[in-house]
Amino acid sequence: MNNAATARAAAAFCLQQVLQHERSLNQVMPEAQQKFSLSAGDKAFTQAIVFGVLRDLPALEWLVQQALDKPLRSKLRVIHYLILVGLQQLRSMRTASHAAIAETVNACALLRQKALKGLVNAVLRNYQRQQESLEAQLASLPDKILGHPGWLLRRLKETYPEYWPAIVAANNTQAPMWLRVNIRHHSVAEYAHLLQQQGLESTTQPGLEQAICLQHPVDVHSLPGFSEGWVSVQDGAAQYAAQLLNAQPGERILDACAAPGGKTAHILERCDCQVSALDIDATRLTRVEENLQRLQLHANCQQGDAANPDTWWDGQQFDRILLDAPCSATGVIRRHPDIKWLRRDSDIDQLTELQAQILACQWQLLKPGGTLLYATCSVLPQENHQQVAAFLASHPDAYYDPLYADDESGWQLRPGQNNLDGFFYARLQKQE
Ligand SMILES: C[S@@+](CC[C@H](N)C(=O)[O-])C[C@H]1O[C@@H](n2cnc3c(N)ncnc32)[C@H](O)[C@@H]1O
Repeated sequence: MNNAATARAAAAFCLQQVLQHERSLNQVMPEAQQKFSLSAGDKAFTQAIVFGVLRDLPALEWLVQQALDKPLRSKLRVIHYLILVGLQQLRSMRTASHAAIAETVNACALLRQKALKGLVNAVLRNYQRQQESLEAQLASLPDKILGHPGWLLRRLKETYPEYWPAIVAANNTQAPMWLRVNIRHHSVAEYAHLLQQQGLESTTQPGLEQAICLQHPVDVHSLPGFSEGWVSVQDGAAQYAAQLLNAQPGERILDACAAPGGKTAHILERCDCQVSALDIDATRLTRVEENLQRLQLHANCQQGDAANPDTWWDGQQFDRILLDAPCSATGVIRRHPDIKWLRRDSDIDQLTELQAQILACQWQLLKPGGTLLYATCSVLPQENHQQVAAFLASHPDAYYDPLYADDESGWQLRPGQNNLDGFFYARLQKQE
């Protein structure tokens, strides 16, 4: 099999699965790896193309529209996605254009559409010839070049009149690789030194106790002691969760939406407490177990619905609860650009309702005097500040524990701010 063409064919397959069949890239990438027998290098290249297309989708779609009189019929649709793959390489990747065109054309055969080679070749060469004038036209079409669906752009503009351009830019940029040092093995300074010995430059950030940001992303297996559990990959913003929860030795802790277990493990790295890790999704829960095994940590992993404790709760209240709620994930688009095209405006109301239900239910499981940390990786106020304000208004036994001066209903981190993902935290205390 021709390797260079394989990555292009795999990218077209992934894009069709995400954009036409509305499947998450997390599910689709492993399938593509198997289906096309991708090497590690091909996988990285495929992912780079797919991420690029998802970031710039409206502009790329506009370019296809200029080239084709009518859309490709549904049976040939995979070739539409292959054209996006070709255009993405010509516009934004370092691949030499003759190789980009030749290998994209060759990918038609791998996708069983040999007859469309001529069409793909013609569209890509046509773009190449008219690149300057097409790009000039695109530059005057803001809704095409911002790379976001209209509903999300509207919500961002409403909520962040000052910051929305920075948020959009951060969402369209590759995220840095953040690590969490397992302080049961090394201090952050010791681990940074180990990285330096491997030629890996990194920085730390005040306020983040275990975090290191790598200057350049690397494969996890080239990190010192990864298999031995010395370090994990986790964005710095997500590392505030365990810090703000601040579990104490011996306490009973519930991580109510735990999978894949990044925060469960962080809580356990910080102190010897009894953690129950709950998730509704049994498959995702196995990831928690695998992560804990690598880190040589232990939690009581339970499959169950956080909004229906009758099926899994033993009746003993918890000292602290981390509720990392299911959310729109609009704070982590730079890591998951498929989110922009999979989410719908109408999802937000449904998610807000689900979060309110889980939050009210979890509150019953908290001891008087206990702490509940509500977290999301969303940037939308309905899921964040408004959610917490509504909860406080309807729960007289809850009071708000500020995370900074003047904080009344939560701390919103914006994507890209301090090089971090977008996250939201609010700490609620239950009256004694
Ligand atoms: C934002 S992710 C959690 C990430 C995790 N805390 C970590 O740091 O690795 C949200 C999780 O909530 C789970 N979930 C969704 N609805 C749930 C429910 N009703 N009860 C329990 N878990 C739920 C999802 O399966 C998903 O794993």
